[in-house]
Amino acid sequence: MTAVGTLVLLRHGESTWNAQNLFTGWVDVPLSEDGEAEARRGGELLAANELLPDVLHTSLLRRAISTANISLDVAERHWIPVRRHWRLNERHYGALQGKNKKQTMETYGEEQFMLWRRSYDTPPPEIDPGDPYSQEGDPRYADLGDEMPRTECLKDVVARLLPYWESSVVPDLRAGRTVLVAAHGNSLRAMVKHLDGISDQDIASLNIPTGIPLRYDLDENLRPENPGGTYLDPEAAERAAASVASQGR
Ligand SMILES: O=C(O)[C@@H](CO)OP(=O)(O)O
Repeated sequence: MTAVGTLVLLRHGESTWNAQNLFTGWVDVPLSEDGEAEARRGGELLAANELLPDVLHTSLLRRAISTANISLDVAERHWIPVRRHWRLNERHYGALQGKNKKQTMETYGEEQFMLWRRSYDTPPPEIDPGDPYSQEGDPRYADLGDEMPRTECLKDVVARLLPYWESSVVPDLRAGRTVLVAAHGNSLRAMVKHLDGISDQDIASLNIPTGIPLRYDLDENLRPENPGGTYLDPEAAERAAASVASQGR
C-alpha cells in the first residue's frame, strides 16, 4: 500500500520551565537556550532526511511556535502556510501549573504524583481563576467559552484534540502534503495514542522527547505503515524519552 500522507510530529525544544522542572501546561514560557539548539538540530534532521513539510500546525504557545519557526528556518521551509489552534496546546495542568515536580512528588507521594502526571483519566485539581498561572482572561482563548479548561487529564486532551485532527490535519494529509505538527509532550501523546491505537493503560509509559522529529507514514485509512513512528535520531530519542519519564525524581 502506498502511503497517502506523511506526518511529522515535533515536540518543542526544552523550555525554561522544563529546565526548572516545573509543571507548565498552558503557561506560555519560552524556549531555553538548549531548547533553541534542539530546535535548530530538529531542522537539520528534517533537511538531512529530505523530510520537508508543506504545511505547519502549531498550538498557541510560544515554545511550540518558536520551535517550529527555528526548525523550519534551518530547513529552508520558513515560508510554508501555518495554522495554529488551542486544541494542539499542552494538557492544562490545573492547580499544578507553576509547581515544582520534585516538590510535588515529595508532598503528595509518588503514587498520587504519577496518577496526576500519567494516568489516563485522573485530572489534577482545578486551577483557581485568580491563580497567577491561570489563563482566565487571556485574549487568545476569548472564544472558548465553556470549553476553556481549568484542568485536564489525557482523556480530556484526546477529546479536544480529535476534532482538530479530523477537521484540519486529516484534509492536509489526504491532499498528499507533508504535515508538520509542532506541539507538546501530552498533546502529542494524545495524537500518538490515536494513531497507534495504544490502550489507556499502555499510554502511561509512553514519553515523547523534546526537539526530535517523529515521522509517520500513513496509509489510506490513516493507520501508520510504521507503527510507533520513526524518530529521525532514534538513539537521542530513547535517551531523552527516559529522561522525561524520570522527571520528579
Ligand atoms: O509540565 C508539562 O506541561 C508537561 C510537559 O513538560 O510535563 P509532564 O511531562 O510532566 O506531563
